Amino acid sequence: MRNKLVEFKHVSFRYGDDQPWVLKDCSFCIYENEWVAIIGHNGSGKSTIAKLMNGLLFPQEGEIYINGQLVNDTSIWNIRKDVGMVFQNPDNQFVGTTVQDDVAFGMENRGFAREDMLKRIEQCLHAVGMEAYRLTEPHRLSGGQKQRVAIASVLAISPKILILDEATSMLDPKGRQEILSTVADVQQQHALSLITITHDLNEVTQSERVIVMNEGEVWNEATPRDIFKEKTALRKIGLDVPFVALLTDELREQHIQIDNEPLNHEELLEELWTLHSKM
Ligand SMILES: Nc1ncnc2c1ncn2[C@@H]1O[C@H](COP(=O)(O)OP(=O)(O)OP(=O)(O)O)[C@@H](O)[C@H]1O
Repeated sequence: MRNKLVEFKHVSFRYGDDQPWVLKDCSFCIYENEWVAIIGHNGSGKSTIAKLMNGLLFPQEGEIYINGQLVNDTSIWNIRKDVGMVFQNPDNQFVGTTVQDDVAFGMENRGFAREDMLKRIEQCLHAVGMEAYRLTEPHRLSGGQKQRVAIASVLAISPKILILDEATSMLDPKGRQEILSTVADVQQQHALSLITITHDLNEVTQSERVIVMNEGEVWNEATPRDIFKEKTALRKIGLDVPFVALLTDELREQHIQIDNEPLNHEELLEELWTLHSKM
């Protein structure tokens, strides 16, 4: 049985006593070393969930446990060692004048020894393929490179959970895929739980499990393959479905009997190839 790293128990949250509830009775778990995508229409409460996970916000009702510790005023400093976050806009995340200063910043705040810091800077920049840029000024980097450095800065403090909140949304498709591949490698190497909050369907299909939010409630949680079977229901709650899933349905309407649910072009081609070889 895998360790629960994140546990939401009947969590409800609103931004003020006179404000509407943004999260309503949400319960879910995220386990060690898994990649979970959180999706949902705009305003469904995804970023609020991320902020609750590292104690930037506290719920009015229910409880949140991170690595077994209840998130509250007294535990947040411990919690923040376990939860690293990377946001949408890389420009808002830089504090150092060089890439290596930036990676060092979080460690300096946590009192890491200098020797250890130098080793970690090297390891983390290497993990995201940015070791050649350690003396570069962050503003000279491309959007994708900035996000890599932001990920390295978070990795340097050895989190158990890495949250990417729309962290690839400002990048072009190639930049997005590069970051995702980097993050998937890093997740395996560091045995992290990875939580990606995203509108990008390609990103969702690469995760192991998906939590779908709708109007502040957990609407469903399942593998991407099972989630994207529910095409009509997903569209009803304002979510897109991958092109390959739609194409598969179109082909079925043309009496091409595809048995499985392909998630990407390669899988669809494989299905078609199998059908062709049976003819
Ligand atoms: N600081 C705030 N004060 C008041 N209301 C807020 C605040 N931040 C978010 N909200 C509201 O809470 C709701 C949920 O917002 P949240 O950012 O969690 O949604 P989201 O699913 O991440 O949306 P998006 O996909 O657009 O980023 C929205 O109605 C939003 O307007």
